Amino acid sequence: MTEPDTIGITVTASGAAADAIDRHLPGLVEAGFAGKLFDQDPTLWGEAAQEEAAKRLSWVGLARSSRPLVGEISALREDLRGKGVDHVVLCGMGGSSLAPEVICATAGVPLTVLDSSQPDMVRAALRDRLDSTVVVVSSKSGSTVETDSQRRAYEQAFRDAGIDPAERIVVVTDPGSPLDGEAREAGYRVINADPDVGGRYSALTAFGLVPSGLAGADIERLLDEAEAITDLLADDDTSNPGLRLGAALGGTEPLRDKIVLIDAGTQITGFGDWAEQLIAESTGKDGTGLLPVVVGSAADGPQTDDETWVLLMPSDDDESEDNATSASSDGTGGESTVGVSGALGAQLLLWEVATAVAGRLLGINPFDQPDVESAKQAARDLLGGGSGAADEPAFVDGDIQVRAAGGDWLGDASTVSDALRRLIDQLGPTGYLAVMAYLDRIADSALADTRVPLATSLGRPVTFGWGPRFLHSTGQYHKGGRPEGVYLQITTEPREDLAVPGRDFTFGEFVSAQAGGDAKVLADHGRPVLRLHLTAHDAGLAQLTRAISEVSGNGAGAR
Ligand SMILES: O=P(O)(O)OC[C@H]1O[C@](O)(CO)[C@@H](O)[C@@H]1O
Repeated sequence: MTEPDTIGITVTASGAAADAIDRHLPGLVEAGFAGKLFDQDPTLWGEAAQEEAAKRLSWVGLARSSRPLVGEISALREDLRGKGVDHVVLCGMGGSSLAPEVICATAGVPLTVLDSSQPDMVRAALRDRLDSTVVVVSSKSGSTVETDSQRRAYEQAFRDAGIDPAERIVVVTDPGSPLDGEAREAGYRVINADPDVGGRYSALTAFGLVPSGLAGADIERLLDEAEAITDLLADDDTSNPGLRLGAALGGTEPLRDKIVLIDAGTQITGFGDWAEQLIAESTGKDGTGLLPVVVGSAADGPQTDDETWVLLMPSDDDESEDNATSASSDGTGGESTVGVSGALGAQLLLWEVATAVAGRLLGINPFDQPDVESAKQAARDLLGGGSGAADEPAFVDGDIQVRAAGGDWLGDASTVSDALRRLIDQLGPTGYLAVMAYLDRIADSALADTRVPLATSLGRPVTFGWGPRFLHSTGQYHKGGRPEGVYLQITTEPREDLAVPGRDFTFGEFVSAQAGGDAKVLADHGRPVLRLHLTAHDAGLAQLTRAISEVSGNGAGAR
């Protein structure tokens, strides 16, 4: 068992974040929040949240209750490796895939995460080492269409290659879900997860542990790290790092609702994407919430007065307070800075507690995601033949069709650059730009590099999300949080479309419906959405990259 002092958890703060801790910590301690949370008291977030919270709090005890999975997963891994099956693919969305991604990246073990419906990305995954592949299909609800479609595609690919899918598919789902029944009928290996844990709090359930353990991560150590901090997090004391972090995030006044997460330079790789979903989907609702902006380094974003900067620190760094302070005083961190260090297993639990605390301070239910469903429904309507937001392009410029939704703001723009400038003109003084790219996040990864010049030029926060992945993360905030975002949606004609076996739509039709559905819901909320569709992938992407660099390079739209 890893001892607490080797976990190295510290939470330090300066500026508005430190003030928030001073303001809220005594009240949280006096209310016995931590003890009640670990006793799974569902009343902590008010009456409206009580019913949901009553079936969502088992995560507090997972460091202990998940122990039996370790042996089971290890035996399965050995069995598969004995058969030459050593390439692990994870099909799943949001809370069913983001934890294994950070766990495996931190452990330095390869895991292929397929969390997309973009046909080129799905086809690329299907072509990769099928002979030695085991596919973990993870879905709590057992009804997420992306995951169901990915499973169908792998089943078909295995059959086409003469491989019995039952030998290569492992299903993780809640007991009694539609997938649970179907998978058992098909003879698949099924591992049920604890149903009293929500998707984004499920890092230490079978959802986090099965793919990570099969890929070779040390999941026992992960549980040790979480167990080592459990008592500290359950303690109603001002030193409780979960209470401190939660107060720093959710208790600033006025609320600093943009949380800039800087996760580079620690032993944890890719933590930001996991924390982004936990925070955005848990808090972004009822017109409030916290929008995480994941950036590589402290130099990668403008500093504004409505941000708190959260820096992940190396866990063995006992100078972390100085680091946090210097990040503030050298002008890179603003006047609200938090430094967090600790081993990954401990941090997973720490941030879950902090999110529960922030939810209480924000007065929202941190366990539901009401606005994700609206986009899913709009996508279903479109697949069923309904009409979306701005079906007809306003104009075509080279290899890009341009559509505008959510108001009459495009004016007489006739080029992609003009349209981008018009969108940026819609930004208010506290607004943000969200880039939402429904492309292949591996093959097209360079597009994400446009985030930094855009943010620098705009002087406002810019988030970058890959569709449909972000729909299960910041997607909740964009629709449910403060209505001040402007949205750049990028879609592409696939190089080659792919049928979803057994369904009457293709992956291309599905991803297009997802983008159209989300644009429609954002537009219905009165938010401006610029939709750029690449009619030829390579040429369109090159044209788009030039246009973004033109707009950011000359500072157009800067305020
Ligand atoms: O595990 P499931 O049920 O497939 O859901 C995947 C993700 O979709 C959401 O339900 C909604 O976005 C997330 O909360 C969840 O993590």
